[in-house]
Amino acid sequence: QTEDKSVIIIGSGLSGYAAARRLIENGFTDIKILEALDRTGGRIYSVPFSDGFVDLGAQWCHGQTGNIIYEMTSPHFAFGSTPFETVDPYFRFSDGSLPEQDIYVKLYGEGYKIIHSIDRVTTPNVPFGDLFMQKFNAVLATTTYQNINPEVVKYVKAELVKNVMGFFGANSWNDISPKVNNEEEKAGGDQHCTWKKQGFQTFINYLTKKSPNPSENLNIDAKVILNKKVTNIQYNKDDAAGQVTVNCADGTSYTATHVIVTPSLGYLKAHYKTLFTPALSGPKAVEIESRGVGNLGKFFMKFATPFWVLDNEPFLGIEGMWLDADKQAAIADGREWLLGIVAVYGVESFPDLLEVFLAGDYVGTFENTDTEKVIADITWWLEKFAPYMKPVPRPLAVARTKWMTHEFFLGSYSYPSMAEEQNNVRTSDLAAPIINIDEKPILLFAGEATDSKFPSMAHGAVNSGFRAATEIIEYYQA
Ligand SMILES: Cc1cc2nc3c(=O)[nH]c(=O)nc-3n(C[C@H](O)[C@H](O)[C@H](O)COP(=O)(O)OP(=O)(O)OC[C@H]3O[C@@H](n4cnc5c(N)ncnc54)[C@H](O)[C@@H]3O)c2cc1C
Repeated sequence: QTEDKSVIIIGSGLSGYAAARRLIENGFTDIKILEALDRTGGRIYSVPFSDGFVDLGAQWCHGQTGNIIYEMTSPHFAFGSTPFETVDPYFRFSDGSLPEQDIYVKLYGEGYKIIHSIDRVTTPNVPFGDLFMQKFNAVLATTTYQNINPEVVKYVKAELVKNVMGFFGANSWNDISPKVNNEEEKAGGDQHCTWKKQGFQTFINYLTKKSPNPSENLNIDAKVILNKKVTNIQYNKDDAAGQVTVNCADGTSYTATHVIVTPSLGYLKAHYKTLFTPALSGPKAVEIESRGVGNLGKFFMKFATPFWVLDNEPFLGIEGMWLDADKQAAIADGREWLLGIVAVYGVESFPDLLEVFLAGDYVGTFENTDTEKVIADITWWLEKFAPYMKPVPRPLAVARTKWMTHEFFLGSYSYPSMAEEQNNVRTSDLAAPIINIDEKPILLFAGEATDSKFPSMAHGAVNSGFRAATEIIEYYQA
């Protein structure tokens, strides 16, 4: 009797697709991918905009060497690059005044160096923000900065906090564990490779094909069943021959020998107590509770002309620094979600677009604000911080994100948290497969929040899918 090697993958994001690819390449044929949405890709979501595609989900390929996405794609595709390392943003105050850029750029650069050098090995159990401030204060005590205006320090620090939040999406930088810099890795090379006008969806093309040659298509899309919201996964560790049953909201159910679970950590936090029968327990449940989920928002605007460019200078973006009175005015006027803006950037390859970046709790308010008001409030923001742009024309088109309040994501991506430190749990606790009495992995876990090298990021999601598939493949090889 031949063994039943059937696999159900829950979720058609990068991790689900990567798992399917590795299984198909290893001779597995009975594979189903159940996807709750009416589209595939999950947090890869490239939408037609202007004369190309913009990304509502992942936008950059962070790193080149050691980044599976870059390595699989670069033989066939010439990436672009956003010049975060070479072009400085404009620092501007909310009353439209322009501070002396040099000192802001210099101190901001010192802060960034610290952000990348923070590690918890020498200072365990100190939150990211506190560690940062210890080191930042040490820099400020050096002769170079001893006469610096405290106002400059105050505003640069506020920008750095916003940027850390923008990177992690976290609501407070003291929720973040500094382990990110020594347990997780960073792929080498350019950290902001772009997909030019094509969008991150380009990568899914390469992930689902053996090569760019259409005859080598692995036909992974044919294995996806859309609009299948999984509501319960039933498994029995004590039944060696038993199958896992996956029940869906539409009343259908599916069975397979192995089930790979990929929904986001935000989704698992909200549903893990009822999604699994028996319920998940032990370090896996503690890790789901402990790891952080951040929030990011984006708002793309298309205009007829790039009125934000001054004297043909390269434009990276505007870091807006709130003066207290303006902050209070924004709150009193019902525009407080604008306080969640990290920066307003230009978009590489799209000279006609501006992109507003938001982080933290205000993302939820942004997502619940209607588009007309968002346009009006951003126009107010631009005219306040950058009066040289006045009058800001109405955008010809806009595109916006919804991740924090979306029922199948409930956040942008995971981040290392102080709660993980305190409870001594790791992404590997969520990743560990559940095996039955026969040592067979019956329930497997993939997704960015299960990767130990590059969690949070798209390439971590891909690696996690490969890892979960390999756990199944190796079981049959043993
Ligand atoms: C705004 C934003 C910006 C980002 N920027 C970057 C970036 O620039 N670079 C980078 O590397 N990464 C970035 N990321 C992170 C990156 O997008 C993710 O790490 C990666 O796409 C996650 O893939 P995944 O397979 O783990 O999860 P997902 O893509 O979330 O896939 C999980 C799938 O499961 C489905 N699902 C959920 N619940 C159910 C259910 N009950 N039943 C059936 N299906 C279900 C979901 O619909 C989804 O399709 C960003 C993410 C966001 C949101």
